Amino acid sequence: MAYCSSSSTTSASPVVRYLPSNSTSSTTSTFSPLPFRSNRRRSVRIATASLSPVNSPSTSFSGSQKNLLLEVKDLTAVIAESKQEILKGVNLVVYEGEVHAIMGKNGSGKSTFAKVLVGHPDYEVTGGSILFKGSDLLEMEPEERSLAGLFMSFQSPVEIPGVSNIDFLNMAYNARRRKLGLAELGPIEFYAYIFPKLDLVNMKTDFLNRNVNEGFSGGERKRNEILQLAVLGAEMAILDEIDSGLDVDALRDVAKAVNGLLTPNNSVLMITHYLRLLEFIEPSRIHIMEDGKIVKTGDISIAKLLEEEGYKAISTA
Ligand SMILES: Nc1ncnc2c1ncn2[C@@H]1O[C@H](COP(=O)(O)OP(=O)(O)OP(=O)(O)O)[C@@H](O)[C@H]1O
Repeated sequence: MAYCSSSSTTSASPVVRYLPSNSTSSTTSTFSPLPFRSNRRRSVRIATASLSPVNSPSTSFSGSQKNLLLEVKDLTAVIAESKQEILKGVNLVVYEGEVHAIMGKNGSGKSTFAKVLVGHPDYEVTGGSILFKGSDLLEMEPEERSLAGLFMSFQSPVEIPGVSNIDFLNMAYNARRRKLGLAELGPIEFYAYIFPKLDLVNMKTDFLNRNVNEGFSGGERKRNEILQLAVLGAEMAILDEIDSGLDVDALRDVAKAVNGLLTPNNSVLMITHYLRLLEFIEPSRIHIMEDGKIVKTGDISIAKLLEEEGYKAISTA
């Protein structure tokens, strides 16, 4: 087996160079599975992590059976560099067990919204609030958001040269286990854990020893993102155009894998342009984003109308 566990990885490993160097997090784990560095410098409190793959109890804070996972109120955000406003008052509520889809014309702000949720440093939040499992998400560093159970599959997953897929996943998974006070998995235990998940996304074992996304085709990258989700688990998975670049069989595999990961305690927020994904992963709600705001919410009929008549049929402009 050509990989090593996190406990045997030294500070000279390529993975460690990938860590946010300016993190002020109080967590003992500094490993971040996120493909960007945080530019925030303050100490923050950390939400309780709760991840289905490691069988931790789900966090209940509402007292009702269906817990509120995400509540976004009047969220506004600008591009950090130019201060151009992209999000202009987003409102969204997601409960456990729900699948939400966001659709909208190119450039309407969908990916920006997703990236703001995970704390991407390209954007600055200028107003509004985001509660995730009752905690203020905006008070958390990106890696803390991830440890708290937020996962994002990026539209263009990044390559990590010099880091094998299995090392990367082993380290990320162990960081989560440490956060939950669980024992880390060594290489053999981790291999046993990950092996069945390859089947879930129909991926060959060779991909485990290849460097993260290096030389992967578009479809392979997307499958790899879902493998990461299957390994790490999440209470909310944000999937940005997971269907783009997938052939029909790959789309079916990826959708089946996502459906297989859905439980009554987690949720999916997916961004897509196409009805075909929504036919495989059935959404509870579909939202239309226009000029940085959610302007319409409805059921699958919205996506069908879009497919038949285009955005002119539902535009508010
Ligand atoms: N880092 C950035 N620098 C400059 N402009 C940006 C940046 N991020 C977003 N934008 C701009 O903000 C607008 C919204 O972009 P975003 O990627 O959120 O749109 P989208 O709805 O996801 O589009 P698509 O459907 O094409 O993926 C676009 O005009 C985009 O060019």
